[in-house]
Amino acid sequence: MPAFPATVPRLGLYPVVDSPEWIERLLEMGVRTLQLRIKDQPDEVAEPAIAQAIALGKRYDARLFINDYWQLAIKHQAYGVHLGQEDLDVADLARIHQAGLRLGLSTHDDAERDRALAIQPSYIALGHIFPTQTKEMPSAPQGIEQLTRHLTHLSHIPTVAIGGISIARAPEVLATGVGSIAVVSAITQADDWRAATRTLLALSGPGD
Ligand SMILES: Cc1ncc(COP(=O)(O)OP(=O)(O)O)c(N)n1
Ligand SMILES: Cc1ncsc1CCOP(=O)(O)O
Ligand SMILES: [Mg+2]
Repeated sequence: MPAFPATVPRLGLYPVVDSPEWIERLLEMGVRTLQLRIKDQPDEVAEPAIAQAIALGKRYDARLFINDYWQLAIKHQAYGVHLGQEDLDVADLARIHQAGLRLGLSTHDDAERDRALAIQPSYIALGHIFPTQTKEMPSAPQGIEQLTRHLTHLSHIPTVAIGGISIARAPEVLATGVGSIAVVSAITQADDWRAATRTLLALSGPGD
């Protein structure tokens, strides 16, 4: 299969949120890369939120990735889809490619990184970098050293770091040269999510 469509070289701040309400708030703040991550709902429950989020993404000309629900992402013509390694076993990559959607892939170690690279996705995510309360992870945090090592293999493809990235930790993650920081709790659990978003945008930029 040929490479998936390109995204920008640097995706910048990449909030991962669970509702179109969050998507709209963050778009209004100037965020340009986002993910709608709804977990474990039947398609008919998830579809209205997915359709609404995609419409918002288009209205703001933003890069909105849909997590997991690749068929609905195709149906509503999302900018892109994000898939994990388990999703790769069941998703129809050829259909996603044929529909012209960008593809982001999760990786947690060298083998997953190389499997992802062979698929020629639009970006590769590396995680989890630090301990996280947001998702149960079967593997250990990779840390800054592993992230730095992975990046030496990924100079030709956009990269995203995810997992436990707080405002305090963002500078050391960005210092590795990774093109984007994906965050959940640093924004959604912040006492002041507007201030947190502003600070994270100032640190990482909105992307290219
Ligand atoms: C940017 C980004 N990176 C990693 C993930 C995790 O995806 P996955 O491993 O499929 O786990 P779920 O998010 O589906 O629980 C992500 N969503 N986004
Ligand atoms: C979805 C996901 N995939 C790897 S870590 C993670 C959760 C990241 O959340 P937080 O930024 O709150 O640690
Ligand atoms: Mg997934």
